[in-house]
Amino acid sequence: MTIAVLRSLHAIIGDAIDDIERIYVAHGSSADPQTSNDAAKGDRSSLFQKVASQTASRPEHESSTLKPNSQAYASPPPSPSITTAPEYTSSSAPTPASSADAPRVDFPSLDSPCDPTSMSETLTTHPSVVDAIGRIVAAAGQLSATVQTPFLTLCDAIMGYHLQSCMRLFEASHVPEILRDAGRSGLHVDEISRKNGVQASKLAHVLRLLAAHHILREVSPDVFALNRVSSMVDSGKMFSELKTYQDQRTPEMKYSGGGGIAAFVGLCTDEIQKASAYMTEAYYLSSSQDTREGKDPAQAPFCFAFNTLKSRTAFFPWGKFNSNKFRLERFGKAMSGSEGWEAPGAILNGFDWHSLPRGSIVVDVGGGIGSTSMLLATAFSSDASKENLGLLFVIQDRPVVCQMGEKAWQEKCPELLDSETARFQVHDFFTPQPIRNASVFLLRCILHDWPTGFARKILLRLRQAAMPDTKLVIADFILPLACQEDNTCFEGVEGAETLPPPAPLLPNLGKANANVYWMDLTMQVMFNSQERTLREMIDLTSSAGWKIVKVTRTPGSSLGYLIAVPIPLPPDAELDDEAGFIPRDGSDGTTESTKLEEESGDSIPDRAFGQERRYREDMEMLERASSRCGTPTFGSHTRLSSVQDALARFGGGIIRSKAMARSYSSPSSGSIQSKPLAPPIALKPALSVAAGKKKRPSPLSVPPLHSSPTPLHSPSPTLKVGSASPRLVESPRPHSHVPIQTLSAAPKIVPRRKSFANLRSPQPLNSAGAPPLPILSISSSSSRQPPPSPLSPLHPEAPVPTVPRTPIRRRASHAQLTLQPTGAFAGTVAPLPSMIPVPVASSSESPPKRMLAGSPSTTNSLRHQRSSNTLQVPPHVLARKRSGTVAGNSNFAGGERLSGPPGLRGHARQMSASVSSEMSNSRRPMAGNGSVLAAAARIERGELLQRPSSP
Ligand SMILES: C[S@@+](CC[C@H](N)C(=O)[O-])C[C@H]1O[C@@H](n2cnc3c(N)ncnc32)[C@H](O)[C@@H]1O
Repeated sequence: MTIAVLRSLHAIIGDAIDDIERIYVAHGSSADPQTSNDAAKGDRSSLFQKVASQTASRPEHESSTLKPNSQAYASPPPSPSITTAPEYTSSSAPTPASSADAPRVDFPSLDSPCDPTSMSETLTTHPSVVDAIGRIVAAAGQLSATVQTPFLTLCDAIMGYHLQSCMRLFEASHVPEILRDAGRSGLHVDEISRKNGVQASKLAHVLRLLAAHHILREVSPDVFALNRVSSMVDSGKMFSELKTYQDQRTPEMKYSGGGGIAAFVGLCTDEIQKASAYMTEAYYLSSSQDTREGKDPAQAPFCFAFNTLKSRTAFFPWGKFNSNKFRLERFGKAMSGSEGWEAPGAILNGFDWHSLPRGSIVVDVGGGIGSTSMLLATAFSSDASKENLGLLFVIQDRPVVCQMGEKAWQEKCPELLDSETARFQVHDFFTPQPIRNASVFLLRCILHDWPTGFARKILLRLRQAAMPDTKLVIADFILPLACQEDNTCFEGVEGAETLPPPAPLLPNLGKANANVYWMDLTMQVMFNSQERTLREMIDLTSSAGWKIVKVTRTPGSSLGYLIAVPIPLPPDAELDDEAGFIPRDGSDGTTESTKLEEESGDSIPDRAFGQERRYREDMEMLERASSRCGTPTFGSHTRLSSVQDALARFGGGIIRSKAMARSYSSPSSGSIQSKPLAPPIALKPALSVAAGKKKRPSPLSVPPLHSSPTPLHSPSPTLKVGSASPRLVESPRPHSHVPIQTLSAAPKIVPRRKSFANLRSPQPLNSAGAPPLPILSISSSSSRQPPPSPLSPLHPEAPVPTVPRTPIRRRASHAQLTLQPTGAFAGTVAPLPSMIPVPVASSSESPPKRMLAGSPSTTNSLRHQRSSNTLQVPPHVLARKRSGTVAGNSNFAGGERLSGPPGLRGHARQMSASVSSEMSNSRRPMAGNGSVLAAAARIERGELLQRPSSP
């Protein structure tokens, strides 16, 4: 049976290759120079029409029986290719068996750098090719998962993080630019190392891992070249330019004028990867129910990873700090690098714009700088347009974004503003919607930015302002289920049913659709927001008085378009016109911030959980979350041109400048009836963070180029001190726990923590010109203590502590712990201060007990002594931390001799180290000799892992 499945998958791949070949042959056999021209100019639609007509004119039997001609391709051999000449030319390719069948345009080779303007690449976006690629990727993924040894598939899943880490080093140390200069013959790793300063022996292994994943090509031993994938990471800058940026301490310039994909690689492999690593801490182990439920952007896994939980700083307010300038700038550029998720112009088909009466008003809510509206207005409202529907557009956003948008429109299409076809309006979408006669409210890439409570508020505001025939158009990713949908849930939703792919493919096409799931989790770990399934969208909209009636998907676009119409408001939807929606159902009004405050050591001024408190919390959360205003997110068409733009767009929250509000919100067209804006939410005054106060240089601000002769380490951020400029005003975001401070004297520079995350090498080069080995001692001062992890030992037999609750200090991250070259912790691990009881679920063996989250540990050290094939774990296992450090009072003693093939021994050691860590965490005396295998068996039986229940 399984063999039959494999054969079916194989056949699916074969058919899909035939389909692709058909398109390429149809094009290749065309001698129509116009077609080539169209493709060269990127005019896909006209190219595709021609190709479609050519394939259509082919007799059915001929096209369906077209056999792939493996000899016909003027392309390099399949990757990895280490035997052929480095320069691939058609002359070195096999001679086509029949020139009539030979496509002149081949599918792009994996082994050559990507040329997006080439005909070959252009054809990959042909709808039939897109479809066939999806089937191939889905079937190949399923095939490989079916045949691969389960343990090895598991290893891919659990050690895949190395791939991201290697990608980060690859991008950050400018290997793509170095290799681009080297051409297709590649460059020896020693040469790469000489340029970027990364130790050659390390780099070779990193690059080889990428080559093994088809991201690079190892042309000959230790010689690497870019391929179709890695060439995408090339910022387009000369390596010498990058060095100059480095020397000038403006590394973010790497991403200016392009480089969006390089920025995207940097963002994903740095902030997002680290945030993702803390998902379990946030969603499972946190003692705060709110945090576990993930309702507040300021309690997202990101905040755990970057230590912003205590200050309740979500990603964007954090990014505004000068020390994070590089990352903020990179984020902005990364967004333009992720635009490829949306097929250009997909919005034109997302809704039947022709169904609207002439003069209809389209309100682009949170419309950014109006890219989508500009497209629609140009298509349907400009005099030049063939189908002028006379639509009017109002683009609503924050003041600074409206300002930017108006500037952009003045430059690109001033006539649309002059004719009042379109206008910008300052509006906070959590407050009452001023346009009451809209035909369409458009929400593009808005709801996925917000946790469900917030998203509902946005929808309720629109519902409140809707006319009976108003349509709501939501453009967002729609997450497919991995199983067959029960289509009965979608009765009355046109287009909800999708044709299942050919069996035995997964209904969601598995790997081929991985991107939407990556995106979903990215939104979750960074912002506590999410992408949604169609069911979730239906639930969300109906909870706010909207019914989804239609779904449109555009081929080649990951976004779906949902059309909704107004229905009666649910009884629990109460809207406060002054201050936004306050939920009465207790779902997110009754926050557990008390717990959070305790956890983070903040004082609790008012423990009362009354209405007033709920209101205040709601407003504070809204305010924190709203610093995401001006945020272009993945797949969005908002571009940032500079860090100034980024700061302007990311900063400021929803505090409305009165002047701005006046200048933008006054109705300029009689045809658009707009009520005066509701008074702004009363937010706290902007915060000025005094210079020198807990200031940390950016971990990423100046990546090192070790060959650079200039100093590599910026001592500290530039601080403006003194009477003339007493403040370094970095963040206008108010915060209840951070007082406004003015610096009148020289600032006390708080030494920055060392971090692996740091791309800027603090160490001088040694005499050999190479950076020294990393050395770190963990300070024993209380301010440098590695704080306790929420990963608490969960042994059911441990005694219930009676010690008072004290605030838990923040946890150290991997990023903060560096090992001495000896591999031992040098320095003192301070006692863990927390004694917060953590409940554990009952098991059949033991009744539920409340456990210690940490233990008052003594000064300890961990030593892994390794000799060949031998792992020795010391008798005292000391301070518990996350992986990489071990803690607890394990009775484990003695080493476990590992056997097995040499290749597996290192791996086995790692496994046994983590097993011993588990054992240590359990602080349970091990039976017998405490062997690793015994511990592993107990873990497997679930004896050592207890799931904490909700407090
Ligand atoms: C991801 S962008 C989407 C922009 C645009 N809709 C698009 O598809 O390109 C999110 C937009 O929401 C805006 N925004 C965030 N919070 C807002 C608020 N409270 N009121 C109005 N707009 C807001 C941001 O300024 C930003 O332009």
